[in-house]
Parts: sequence; C-alpha cells; structure tokens
Amino acid sequence: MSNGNEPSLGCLPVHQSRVDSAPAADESPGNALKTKEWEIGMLQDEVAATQGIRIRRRPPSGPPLHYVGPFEFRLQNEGNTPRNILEEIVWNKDTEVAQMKEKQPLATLKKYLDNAPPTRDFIGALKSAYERTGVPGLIAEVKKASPSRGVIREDFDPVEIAKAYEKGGAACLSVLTDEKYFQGSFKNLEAIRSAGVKCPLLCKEFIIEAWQIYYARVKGADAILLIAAVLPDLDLRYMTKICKMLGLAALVEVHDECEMDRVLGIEGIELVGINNRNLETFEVDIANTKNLLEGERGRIIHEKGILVVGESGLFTPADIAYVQDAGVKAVLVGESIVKQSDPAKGISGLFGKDISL
Ligand SMILES: O=C(O)c1ccccc1NCC(=O)[C@H](O)[C@H](O)COP(=O)(O)O
Repeated sequence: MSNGNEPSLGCLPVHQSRVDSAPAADESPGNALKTKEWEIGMLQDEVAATQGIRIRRRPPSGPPLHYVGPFEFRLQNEGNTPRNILEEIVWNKDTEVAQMKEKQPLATLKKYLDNAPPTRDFIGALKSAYERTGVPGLIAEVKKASPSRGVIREDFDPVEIAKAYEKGGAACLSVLTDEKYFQGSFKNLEAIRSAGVKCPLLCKEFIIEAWQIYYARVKGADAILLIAAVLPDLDLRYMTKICKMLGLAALVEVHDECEMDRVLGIEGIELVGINNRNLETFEVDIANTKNLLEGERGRIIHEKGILVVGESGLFTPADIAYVQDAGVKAVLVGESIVKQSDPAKGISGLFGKDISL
C-alpha cells in the first residue's frame, strides 16, 4: 500500500509516453517553445503514470507537427486524440477552464468569496441522515443526461427536482455542472441554492485545477468532487487543503484498488466515494463497492473514520442493502430516481420505505 510519497506497488504505469510524438527536431523559436511545452506535458503525464493514472492531460499545443521536406502534417491517434470518454472530458475541460479563467482570473474570483453564501456541513448531513434512518444517507443527483445513457429526463426542471429530492428525504444533493457531456450548468447550481433548498450541495464537476474549486464555492457549492483517476497525489493533497480553507467538503472518488490505496495514503481525506461505474468503459458493477471495502482497506477506512459513499448503478432496495452490508454509510444516486415522474416517490421506491420521516 502506498505511503503517499512513493508510487503504489500495485499501480503499474500503463501509459503511453509522449516521447513518441514529440515535435520534429527544428531549431526555430516557435518549435523550441512547442518542444518545451511537450516536455512539461510529458513530465506531468509520466509522474501521473507512476501512480497508475491512465488519463493523460491535453497536449498543450495540440497535435504535434511532422515535416517531410516543405510539407507539415499531423497524424491521428498519435497521443493527440483522447483514448476514452473520461480522457475526452478532461481534455475538453482543460480548454473550457482556460477560457473561463481568462474572463475571471483567480484574483477576481477571490474578491467574490466574501459575498458567497455560507457553506453547510455536507458530511454532517450524511452522518445524521444515516443515524436517523438506519439506511445510507442519500446524495440525490440532479442529472439530465450522461455520456453512457444520453438524455435521462426530457422535462428537466432542476429546481423542481431538487425540491422533490429534499421532500423525499435526501440528505444532500449532487448537481452536475458540466454542460457538454451532461447538459448540466453552474446556473442550475446557483438556482437550486438560491431557491432555498436546505440540503448541502455537491458541485459535480471534473476538477483539474484549483481555480474550479474557488469557482464552485462562489457559485454556492458546499462540496466538490475530486476524481483520483484524473488527479495525481500532489493535486489531491493540495486540493483537499484548499477545500478545508474554503469550508468545502471534498468527495474523493476512486474506482479500483490502486486508486483506493493512493487515497488511503493521503492525510486529511474524510469522504471517499467508490464509483461502481468505470468511467473509461461505462461498465457498472456494484460488487466493486464490496471488493474495495474488504480486508485491510476496510480496516484502514474504519480506523481513519472515513465516510464511504457507494456511487452509481443503484436501482433497488436490494442494491442499497448490498452496499450498506459492504460498509457504506452514504450513497450517490442519479438515474434511478431522476427518471421517475415524482422523484420523491422514486426515493421511497429505491429504499423500500419512506426515508423522509
Ligand atoms: O454517468 C456517466 O455516464 C458518466 C460518464 C463519464 C463520467 C462520469 C459519469 N457519471 C458520473 C457518475 O458517476 C454518476 O453520475 C453518479 O455516480 C450517479 O450514477 P447513476 O446513479 O448510475 O446515475
């Protein structure tokens, strides 16, 4: 198991190096800059690869150029096209965040912090829901669409859905803010917050830069998501500290043993989500939650007092009972409840009882 300072033994680099696709040797200043950018990107990816991270960051200057005589050309599938949906989302987010930062640099964003609504206790809400109901505290997801399912709910009114979830006994809500792949938005997050919904809100975003954490806080989030498949240990450490400073909870998401071991080697993580969905292949298996909580890992989680959230693919009371038996005290559910005409009833159906009482 990783101590957080060294690469985990179980996490073998399965990463294709960018060396193969570096810009052609050329002494011009423009090409020298490109070469530098490629070297930095390569280093970033290679550090990540030693931690078992397969998701690469977007090549800084786009596809590399090749030269044959006077001709310049680019090749497809040469480390310059995303290899799976998660990588594609991350590369797109990179471009999106760069544009957003240009409009609102961090210094500007920090000025809005004083006027941001106070944060609510996300982890506390999950714990008290568990104690009150005897079943895992529910993080109900406001989810219109997803890459794996397409549009899940056509008549999508985020505030109405959020209010129905609250009425149905959700402890917290998860609001997708990615526009391109999930048809979510920060407007939805702000609208739910300002409509007086009391459940603490998770900003469900693909965070790759600290700037996004400040942005989420300004827009009314109480918690943010950090995905271990995307973020190296150093980022996880740094970003969880920023969250603490801003009064936000950080839900650190893992999908496999390697990611779980990395996260358990990092001090100060209080909330871990086990995603039953493989974000690279879309495969869903709720046994993943059970597998990652067995043996030594379960013992460490218990010892550290980490609250575990079972995420994705939960549809029935039997599914809830299965992940609860495995050791989770909270669940994150989207599809099965959002697609019900009355999402509050969808919650009772999911738990096999009314959890609002
Ligand atoms: O849901 C997807 O298709 C997806 C694809 C790529 C990256 C993330 C994705 N989903 C995020 C989630 O993990 C879920 O929205 C969340 O856990 C709820 O899952 P579900 O209850 O199965 O809707």
